[in-house]
Amino acid sequence: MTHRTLHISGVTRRFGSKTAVDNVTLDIAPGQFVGIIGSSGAGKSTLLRLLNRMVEPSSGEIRFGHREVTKLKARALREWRRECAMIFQQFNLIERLDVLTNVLVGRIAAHGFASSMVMRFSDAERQMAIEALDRLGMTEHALQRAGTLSGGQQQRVAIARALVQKPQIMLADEPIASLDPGNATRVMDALRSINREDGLTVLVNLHTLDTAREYCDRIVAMRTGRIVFDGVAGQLTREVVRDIYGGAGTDEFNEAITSTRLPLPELALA
Ligand SMILES: Nc1ncnc2c1ncn2[C@@H]1O[C@H](COP(=O)(O)OP(=O)(O)OP(=O)(O)O)[C@@H](O)[C@H]1O
Repeated sequence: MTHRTLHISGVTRRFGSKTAVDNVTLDIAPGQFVGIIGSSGAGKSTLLRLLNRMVEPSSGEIRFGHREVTKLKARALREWRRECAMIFQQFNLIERLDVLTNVLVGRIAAHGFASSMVMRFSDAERQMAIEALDRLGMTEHALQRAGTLSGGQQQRVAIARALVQKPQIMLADEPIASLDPGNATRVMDALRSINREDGLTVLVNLHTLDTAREYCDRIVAMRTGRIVFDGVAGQLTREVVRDIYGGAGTDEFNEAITSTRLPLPELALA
C-alpha cells in the first residue's frame, strides 16, 4: 500500500515576508483519518491547498507513492486534483443549479473541462451521482436548487460531488465551521463512513478539539506554520493544548477547551 502513502517533505510556503507553512514534514498512510488543528493563521488551509496544488510550495516536496506531486503538469496535474477532492467551509456549490447537476460537476474533474462545457453526462455518471446522494441521505433533494438547502445539506451535496470524482484522498477545510452541532455531526459521520467503507484517506482542518478527538485516528497541530504536535487524541493533554493555542486564556484556547465535551480535569489526565 506504500504507493498510496502521502509524503510531505520539508515543505515551506511564503507569502511575501510571511511564512504560512514552515518546513513541514509528514507521512500520511493510506486510509488514515487525520485532523489538523491550530489557531487561526497557523497555516492549516495553506497546507491543504499545497496538497492539491491550489498553492505552490516555495520549497520542499510532496509525493504520493512514487509520484512527485509538486512536479505534475497539465493532464497529470488535473488527474492529481481528481484524486484529491476538496470540500470547503462555504460548500462552493452552484446555487442556481439543482443538486444532481452540482454533484455531476464533480465528474468534470474526471473527464476534462471541454466535454463538460455543455454539461453532458452519461447515464452511468447520473447513476453514480444518484448513488452518492443516496449515501449521504440527499436523494429526495436531487432536483432541488442547491441554494435552497440548509448549510448541512449543502455540505453533504459537496461531499457527494467530491465522491463522484472517485478520489483517493479527501481534503476538508473546516467543513463544519459554519454548521450547527447536529449538521456538523452528520457531515463528520459522512466523512467517517467514506473513510471506513471506501478506505479514503481523510485530512480535515478542524477548530474544535472535541470533533478532532472523536473522529481522528491522528491529530496534527500547527502553530505559526510548524507542526507542534503529531499524535493521538489521548496525548492531547491540557498543557499540549495550551502550547498549540498560544497559552491559557487566549480566545482560541478558551474556545478549543470549552467546546470539548470532556471536563477539564479529565482532559488534563488524558
Ligand atoms: N494568498 C495569501 N496571501 C498572503 N498571505 C496569505 C495567503 N494565504 C495565507 N496567507 C497567510 O498565511 C498564514 C496562514 O494562513 P492559513 O489560512 O493557512 O491559516 P489557517 O490556519 O488555515 O487559518 P484559519 O483557521 O483562520 O483559516 C496567515 O498569516 C495568512 O494571512
